[in-house]
Amino acid sequence: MASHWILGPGAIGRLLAHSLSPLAATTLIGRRALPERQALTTPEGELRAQFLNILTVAQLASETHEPPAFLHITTKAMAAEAALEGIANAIPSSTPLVLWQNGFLAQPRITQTWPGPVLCATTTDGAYLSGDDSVVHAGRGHTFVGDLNNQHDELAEALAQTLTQAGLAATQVADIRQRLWQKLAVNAAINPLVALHGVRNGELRGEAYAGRVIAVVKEVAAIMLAEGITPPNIGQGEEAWLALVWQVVENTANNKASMLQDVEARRPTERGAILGPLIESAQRHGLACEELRGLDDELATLEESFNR
Ligand SMILES: NC(=O)C1=CN([C@@H]2O[C@H](COP(=O)(O)OP(=O)(O)OC[C@H]3O[C@@H](n4cnc5c(N)ncnc54)[C@H](OP(=O)(O)O)[C@@H]3O)[C@@H](O)[C@H]2O)C=CC1
Ligand SMILES: CC(C)(CO)C(=O)C(=O)O
Repeated sequence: MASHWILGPGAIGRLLAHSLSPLAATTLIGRRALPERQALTTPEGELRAQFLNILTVAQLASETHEPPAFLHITTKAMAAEAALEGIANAIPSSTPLVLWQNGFLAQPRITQTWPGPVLCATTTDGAYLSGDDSVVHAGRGHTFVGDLNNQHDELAEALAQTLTQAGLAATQVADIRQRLWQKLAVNAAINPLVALHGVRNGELRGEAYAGRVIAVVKEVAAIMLAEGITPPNIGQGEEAWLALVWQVVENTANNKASMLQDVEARRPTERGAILGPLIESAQRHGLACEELRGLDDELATLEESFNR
């Protein structure tokens, strides 16, 4: 079975390591040492512990290791390029990468610069860290895998089969760009507002926020049209995007969105990967983006205050 390196031992990285380790040689790589005995709480509440093979970036640089069949990058979007650069000397530049980031920042940049195949994975599985030695798999979802130029369908299919065998249901797709932008659209309508106001997703339905959700979706829908991205469900245009956003708000009403978790932990958010591509696209197509820019500015100001 093909070997896997996972760069970024956070929630998704550890979920992957726990899932792949019983099937294949798997190494989890981080900036700092972590306990090798790691626990996973399943969505059904079962606690499973196993010894994972964990290395630091420094250890990787100082020893010789057989290169992996896949290098998964599971950092936040804004850290992906630097993380890859940090270990690039340890692997051949033909190594297939798998990018797990939300948004659309790391994917086009790394696809353009990395000589080997670059797969993108977008997942609705949910996970969060509960300590240096534990992760919670909060909810089962589905993962779609593909590459932006549709040149590596077989590789994506092989990976999707491995992930599925490992218990993370996955499918190879030929429209990964569509799927990444669809998720980005939903994230842009929900994450910045809940992060700025410190509320759970469901509160967006209330009078205080619903108008702003609608205004954001209006801008997002026009950008999606210009980018050739259609809503995933039946219907077209602004109404379909709005219906999708309200559906996700409903389904995740009790969630603390990832961006709110970052703000509460005073960490940089993924605003650059979510709002950034939308604002850049609006500018390129001469479209309105005052709402999106306003959210981005507010988040930037909030993030600056973390350093004071
Ligand atoms: N969690 C989830 O449920 C989901 C997450 N995603 C996406 O997956 C991506 C990862 O999210 P998540 O796992 O939650 O994030 P986390 O913040 O939990 O994990 C990110 C990890 O990357 C590590 N890291 C940062 N820089 C480097 C580096 N240079 N070298 C090695 N490791 C590094 C961090 O380590 P350190 O401790 O040193 O900072 C941290 O362990 C994000 O883009 C997110 O949007 C998508 C769907 C669901
Ligand atoms: C869909 C949503 C907003 C669910 O919380 C999400 O993906 C996130 O938190 O990043």
